[in-house]
Amino acid sequence: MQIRHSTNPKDAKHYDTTRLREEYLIESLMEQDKINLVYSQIDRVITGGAMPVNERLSLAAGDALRATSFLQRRELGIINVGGDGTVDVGGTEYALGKLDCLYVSRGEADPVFSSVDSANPALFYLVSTPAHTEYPTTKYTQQDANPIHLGSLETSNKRTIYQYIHEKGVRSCQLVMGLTLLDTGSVWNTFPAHTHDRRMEVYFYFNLGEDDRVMHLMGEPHETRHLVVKNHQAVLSPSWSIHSGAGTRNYGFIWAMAGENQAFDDMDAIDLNDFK
Ligand SMILES: O=C[C@H](O)[C@@H](O)CC(=O)C(=O)O
Ligand SMILES: [Zn+2]
Repeated sequence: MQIRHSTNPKDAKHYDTTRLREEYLIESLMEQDKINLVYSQIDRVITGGAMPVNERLSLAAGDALRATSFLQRRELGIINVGGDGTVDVGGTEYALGKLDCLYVSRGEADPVFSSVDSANPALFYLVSTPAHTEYPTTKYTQQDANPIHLGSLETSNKRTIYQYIHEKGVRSCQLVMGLTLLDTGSVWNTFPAHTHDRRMEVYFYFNLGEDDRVMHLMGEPHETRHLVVKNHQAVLSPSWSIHSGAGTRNYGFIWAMAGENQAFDDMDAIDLNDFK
């Protein structure tokens, strides 16, 4: 498990491209028959990917957590962005197709990931946060989520937000998680941009081709920077940073938040006159 520290906007504005990518971009999540995990000290969020092809992969606590199991003090959100797969939690098998989600409660046994067809492997994207109590382990699908339609084709940002783990969906201690799908011809996400000082956020981009890129915007609203992001890469966004972007085509992204509150609408929209 890679460990990353928190950063300060006064320092971050001096970072060059390499340093920005080291701190905020997670380049490699999905690797054959591996679980890759990044522990960020920003709200202690763990971001990961599990890609079982020929093996079953177990999510173990490892040395960094000093815990008896991964979920001893944590909760976990899983969304599959690949082929059909299963997650075994304490002997119960959950079948997860593309864009299906599983919330796993604090206190559960180490989840075990597998693919149904090694020629079309599952790609499990993982976000875990510290948890103070237990909420039921629950499967949730895109059909279960209440779609929120935003943007327009004229402004190249027509998209639908699907909220999975949140106050009116699957309940959790602090994790808020879901995904956004852009319509064909729309490339902009989360514009006008916002911050939410009470929560950090992680974005994970998917449905991009090999030669596509997203220009992800980050930084304080008056001091923006960009990261060039590929398919299946994630970006850590501290509370002080915007998180927005434009792609070379339409795409999807999974967003996940952790922190002080779970109120999805508790955002501060950026006044475009202050946006630099
Ligand atoms: O705080 C909320 C998150 O940034 C995302 O849900 C925004 C988003 O998916 C979008 O505008 O498309
Ligand atoms: Zn946000």
